[in-house]
Amino acid sequence: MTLLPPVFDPSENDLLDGLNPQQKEAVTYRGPALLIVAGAGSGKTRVLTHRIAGLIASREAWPSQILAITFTNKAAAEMRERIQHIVGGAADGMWISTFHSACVRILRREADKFGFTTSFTIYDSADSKALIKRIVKSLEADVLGFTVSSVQSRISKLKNELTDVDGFARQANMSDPRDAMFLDIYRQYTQSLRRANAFDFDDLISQTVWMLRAFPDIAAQYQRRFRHVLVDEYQDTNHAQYSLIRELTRPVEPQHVPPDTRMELDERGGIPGASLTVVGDSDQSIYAFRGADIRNISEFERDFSNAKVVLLEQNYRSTQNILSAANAVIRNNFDRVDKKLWSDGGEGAKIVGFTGFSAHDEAQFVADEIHKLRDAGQSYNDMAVFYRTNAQTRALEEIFIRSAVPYRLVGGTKFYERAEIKDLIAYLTALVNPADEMSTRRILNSPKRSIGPATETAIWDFANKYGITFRDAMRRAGELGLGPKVTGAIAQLAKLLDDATAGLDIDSPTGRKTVSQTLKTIVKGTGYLEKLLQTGNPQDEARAENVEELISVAAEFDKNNAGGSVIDFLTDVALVAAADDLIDESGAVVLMTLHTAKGLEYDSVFITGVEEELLPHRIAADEPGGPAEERRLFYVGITRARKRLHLSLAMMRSQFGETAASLPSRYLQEIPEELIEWRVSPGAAGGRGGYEQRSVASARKPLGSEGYGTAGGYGRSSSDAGSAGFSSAVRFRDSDAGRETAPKAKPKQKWINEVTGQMRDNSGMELVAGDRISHVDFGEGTVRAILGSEAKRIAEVDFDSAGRKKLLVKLAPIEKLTN
Ligand SMILES: Nc1ncnc2c1ncn2[C@@H]1O[C@H](COP(=O)(O)OP(=O)(O)OP(=O)(O)O)[C@@H](O)[C@H]1O
Ligand SMILES: [Mg+2]
Repeated sequence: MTLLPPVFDPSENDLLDGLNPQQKEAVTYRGPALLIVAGAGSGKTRVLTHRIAGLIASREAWPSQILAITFTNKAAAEMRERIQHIVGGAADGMWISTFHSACVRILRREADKFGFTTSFTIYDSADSKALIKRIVKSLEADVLGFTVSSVQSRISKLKNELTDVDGFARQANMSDPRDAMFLDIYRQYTQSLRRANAFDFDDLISQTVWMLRAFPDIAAQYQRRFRHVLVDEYQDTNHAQYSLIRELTRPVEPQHVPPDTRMELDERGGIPGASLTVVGDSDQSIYAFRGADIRNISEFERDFSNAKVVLLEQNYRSTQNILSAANAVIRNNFDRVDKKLWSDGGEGAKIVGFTGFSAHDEAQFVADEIHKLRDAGQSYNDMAVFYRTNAQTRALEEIFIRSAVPYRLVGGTKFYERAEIKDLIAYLTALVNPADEMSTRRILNSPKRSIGPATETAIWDFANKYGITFRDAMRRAGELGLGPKVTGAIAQLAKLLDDATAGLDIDSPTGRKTVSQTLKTIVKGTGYLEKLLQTGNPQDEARAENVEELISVAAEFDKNNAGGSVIDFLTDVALVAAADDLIDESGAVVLMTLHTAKGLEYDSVFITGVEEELLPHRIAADEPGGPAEERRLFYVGITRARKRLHLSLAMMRSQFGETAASLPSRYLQEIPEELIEWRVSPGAAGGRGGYEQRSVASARKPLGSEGYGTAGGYGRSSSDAGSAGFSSAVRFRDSDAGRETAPKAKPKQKWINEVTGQMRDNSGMELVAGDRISHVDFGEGTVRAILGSEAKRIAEVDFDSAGRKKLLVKLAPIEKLTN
């Protein structure tokens, strides 16, 4: 018998050290199927990690036989790191990835078996939107009420249910013009993707499932390979993802068993299916809108026979106060199994509640609290700010910049969604996938080279006439019958692309260019950066910085992936999930949506905008199951906090271009009053008439009191839902009450000049301790100290009435007072 190479060999105790009995059972159980269901912070992910490490350490499985699915790439990286920590380099060959990344890996190997090439492009949401837009326009589908986003979400839903074009055709009512039109759109969309050799995000999973089902011999390769499949956050799997797991864990049929196999065979001569472990919490299911199906959890035992179920009940993450609040909120969802989640982490600090007058007021509270926590020794990395919608970030960002809070935005205006980045990515895509005509069309006139829509059409018509690709038609610019200037521009671009493509060839005389070299060739050849820098427009300067940033991203990629190709780079880029922007070392507070926060944990958490219309979101509020799903989202947010939780709201909020009064979220009143300590706006202190302890509920009845209790059956009568919950809870300044309907901000010296779009710049202001300054919002104060230097100069100021604040001198709306 040959021994396996030595791997890290911890005594069993190391792996099980510190785990509670249920956790130990979950780590050591061996059998075909294991389901771990438990509330937030009970160690589900930790158990999964230790289970994998245990399989490797005990030599029950090679790393290559393990497939672990996590919810984000960040979670995958974290899990890999934790496993490496336990078993060392043995973890290298293991597939730990998201559903999407695992499917890309499979498709990159197999796509050529069904009509794609392995250099396929991945369309992100914005790409598919652009394609749908074109189709909707050409079919004039808007006449029938189709919008781009409604089409996009419907297609996505169908794909998540594994309903392809033919499947839809079978279920559609073709005498209904809307169904007929949608079928047309869906078909054209699918054909366009295929022609472009591209998959959209949902395709990655549905096409993999389809491929595994259509090619049993290929499926058998993966079924033989993966002996252990483990899935985190199982409550958020949709039908396509569920089907993928089913296909991968099926037993291998006898005819697909190689004669020389050393694997144990079942009685039929086949190989038993992989062992499957899933962990999840139905209270954290927040992706129903993307087709996630909680039933995947509740029906696990039926679907996977002999499944063992383990329950975990101790929460190791949060203090009891935070946990009690979470339990109190989620208890209002009916149709759930109540869990007895407890913590021995002590009561901990009270939850802090805050009601600001405006979103800026709210943001200022968050910034001030962050500074306080930081002064008390907490690092920025351990703090996170959550919100329901990306639009909320604007106020937070403005205030954070002004108040010198270092922050990182996760998701939202994602780096890779910016026009200039998409342009350069389109250039790279055009190089490796010339069939992707969308990319080539995108870059035709960017940067501007006077190739307008008419010229684009001319190239397109020429390509169709001769049955050649768009790129081929560009190469024959001289035959298009266009003016000399335009002809020259097209020819020049075609040559640039061809030269750059040649540079990717391993056999090219100069050797294969790296990704960053290729990118630089493009940036230089097109004059992309130069043109941005020439305009003098500050926005273009920011764009130029982004271009440079992308070049550094590519350089970093080259460094970490010796020999990595442009395709590898593009795959990476396409898969950068929202949470992946997180780099913890940066020492910055992270800002992210509640959805992105799943699975993560922070010492201090701020949940902002805890208001009706935002949480529950107005779209969800009227949908069946919507308010319950939004409550789960709130539950997810609360349970991210280890030690401190802040819940805040604003009385007035601008949304959709209008400023309107907002109401406290119905979920706030579900938290027992004694767990929350409410604060009032500090800006109102001194000289402003003070506060009156007055409840919002008595001024305006929260929505929760009208009908929701009865309609939703959440067990609260309409009488106790309103005033009682809020009477001492949510307060606002009486002096502001008159401004509710017509909020008029006092004339402000804006930190961004609206006319020029130029940022305020106080770089030249010489400030020293003792100087008196005046601030637009905080009034007058005395500079206490100056920290940092140049652009990062921070003034610590004791304001006469607003207390101590830190301000970024360069951008803060301040003036130096001469005395
Ligand atoms: N037995 C234990 N002893 C000490 N700490 C533990 C134990 N089990 C888990 N933890 C810690 O508790 C925290 C929560 O664990 P983990 O993230 O695995 O929970 P989870 O159930 O996956 O939560 P979520 O539902 O939010 O994903 C982590 O910091 C983890 O290291
Ligand atoms: Mg987890």
